[in-house]
Amino acid sequence: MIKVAAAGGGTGGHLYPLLAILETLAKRVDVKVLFFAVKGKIDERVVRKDHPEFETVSIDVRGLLRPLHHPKNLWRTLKIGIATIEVKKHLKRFKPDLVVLTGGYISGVVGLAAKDLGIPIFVHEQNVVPGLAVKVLSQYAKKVFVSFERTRDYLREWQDKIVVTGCPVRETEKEAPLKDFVLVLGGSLGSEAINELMEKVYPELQETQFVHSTGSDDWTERLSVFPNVTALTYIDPMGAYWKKAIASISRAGASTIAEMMYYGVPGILIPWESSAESHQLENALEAERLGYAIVIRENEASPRKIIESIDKVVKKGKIEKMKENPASKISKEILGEIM
Ligand SMILES: CC(=O)N[C@H]1[C@@H](OP(=O)(O)OP(=O)(O)OC[C@H]2O[C@@H](n3ccc(=O)[nH]c3=O)[C@H](O)[C@@H]2O)O[C@H](CO)[C@@H](O)[C@@H]1O
Repeated sequence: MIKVAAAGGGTGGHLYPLLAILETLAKRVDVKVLFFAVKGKIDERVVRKDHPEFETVSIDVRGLLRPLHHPKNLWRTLKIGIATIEVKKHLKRFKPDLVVLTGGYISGVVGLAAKDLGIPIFVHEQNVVPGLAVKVLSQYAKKVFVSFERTRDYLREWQDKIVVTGCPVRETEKEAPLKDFVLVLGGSLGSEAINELMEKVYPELQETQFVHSTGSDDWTERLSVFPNVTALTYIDPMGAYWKKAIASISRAGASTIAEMMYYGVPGILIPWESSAESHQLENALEAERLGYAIVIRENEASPRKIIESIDKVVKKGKIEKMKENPASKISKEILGEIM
């Protein structure tokens, strides 16, 4: 049996790849998990629901605001200090064999505590451009798993530890009750901008079927008036729908792109350009370069442009599904290091 402490949350984009790794590890060996969730965020809710067997501890932290000298960061830094003491207490008691971290501020807290206690650290970065937590933790990690070859350019000092694996995707046996539709989604929090654009697209494309994850009950009601649209406030598990989709329209969060690539669904990406260091734009451009996507910049995203691009991606057709889930590569690497 191995004991694993894990953190990576605040958004679905960090959480789902982490769950994919833990679920794959559990298929290979007996695993006991201590999960550090961000209080009040998606990780708390999803982990308690999907993995009641994990020991889940909620930690009250928020990320540092940019620019880093933002006045509110003084208070946030103090909270990070308190959280670190709490995390250390749990780690000392649980005595994990390793820590798996997938980014976000909670990873930073858990990673630095684990480093002080000499616990082996494994990190995964989902995006092309690494976030602050992964940049800091790479120096202490045993291995740094990355989704894209290009990420090496941002972590030059740690080349020997980097393994390009791709971004883990959660598996599901479930199947959506529909088929041959265009899947529309924001990130794990939905996207007002995409909802507004698509509301203008739907009446123009009555022959095309859409499934739209709206992010709110109000939007679900508003978009349900279109006969060609199945509007859902949140889709769970998303894999059930990716399997049956012919194309997608979304933001350019790393997990959404990972799922497009894993399930072989070509798509339109409208990156959220205010994301830290424009990382969504970099993700989107990489997905386009790899042949999975058409990128529409926010300032050019009109209903007309989307309609033209839907036609192109649908005509392109499905791409071959990935043979091996990156989660499986990562599990093998981790077990190879510690067993
Ligand atoms: C707003 C924000 O900070 N976004 C970041 C966040 O991910 P954010 O959660 O916004 O976006 P991602 O695309 O990475 O992940 C979304 C995840 O939510 C799932 N989903 C979505 C809708 C739904 O109804 N059901 C469902 O399960 C998707 O299948 C996917 O697994 O972390 C990512 C990884 O570091 C970054 O690339 C994103 O830029």
